[in-house]
Amino acid sequence: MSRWGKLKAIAFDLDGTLIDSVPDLAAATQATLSEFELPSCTEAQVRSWVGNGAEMLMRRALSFVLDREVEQSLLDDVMPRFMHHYQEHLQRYSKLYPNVLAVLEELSSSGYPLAIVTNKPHRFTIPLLEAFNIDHLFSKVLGGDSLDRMKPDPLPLTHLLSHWQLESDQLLMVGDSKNDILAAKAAGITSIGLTYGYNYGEDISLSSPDAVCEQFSEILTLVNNSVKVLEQENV
Ligand SMILES: O=C(O)COP(=O)(O)O
Ligand SMILES: [Mg+2]
Repeated sequence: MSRWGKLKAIAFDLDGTLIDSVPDLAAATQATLSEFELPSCTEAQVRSWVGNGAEMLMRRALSFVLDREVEQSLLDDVMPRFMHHYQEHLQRYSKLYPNVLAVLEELSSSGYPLAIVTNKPHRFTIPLLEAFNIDHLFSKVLGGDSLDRMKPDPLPLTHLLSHWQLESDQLLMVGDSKNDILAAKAAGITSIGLTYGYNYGEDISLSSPDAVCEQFSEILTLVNNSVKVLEQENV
């Protein structure tokens, strides 16, 4: 049986995979820099800094505008203000990518348990899922601060495997960043890399996921074909 035929559950990354969240992350970053009377940054720069959670985003922003390594004490002062501004801007400009709702609904009604595995702090993840009315489709939601380590560490994915009592080849990770693919490989699970997300401006195929998709709806073709293969094998 191909690795696609063994899948029983699917984990999704959030930023750059389900939701184009950079416009609001950029607004919050710019509002924070302005409050500390620092030079600003562009949305395109923020797009290339997303991927390792909120604190790393602000660390990269501060390091760029100050042109030096950032001391932890400055970051500790700035982070509460970033968290405040992002809370205000969570969903002002962010959008679901095309076909996300329909594809998630179809996968869920086909019986796949679905999870979110994001590096975004958990306190922002749930309200964002609720705001786009997709929260009910996920039976498990892991934020970047839900466990001791975030992607690219495999911990959130190995946690899911034991939570759902699955073998590693039964879980699929869908994401836009090399962190998603590295975590999937380290956990021994199948991965799909999406080309339209953030990934620090790098081509996701350089991380060698098991498949690369240009659009979210292509996931359905891969997973559905595996269902057909299974049905044929059972005849
Ligand atoms: O918050 C981030 O930096 C990235 O979040 P993601 O893991 O959902 O892409
Ligand atoms: Mg992402």
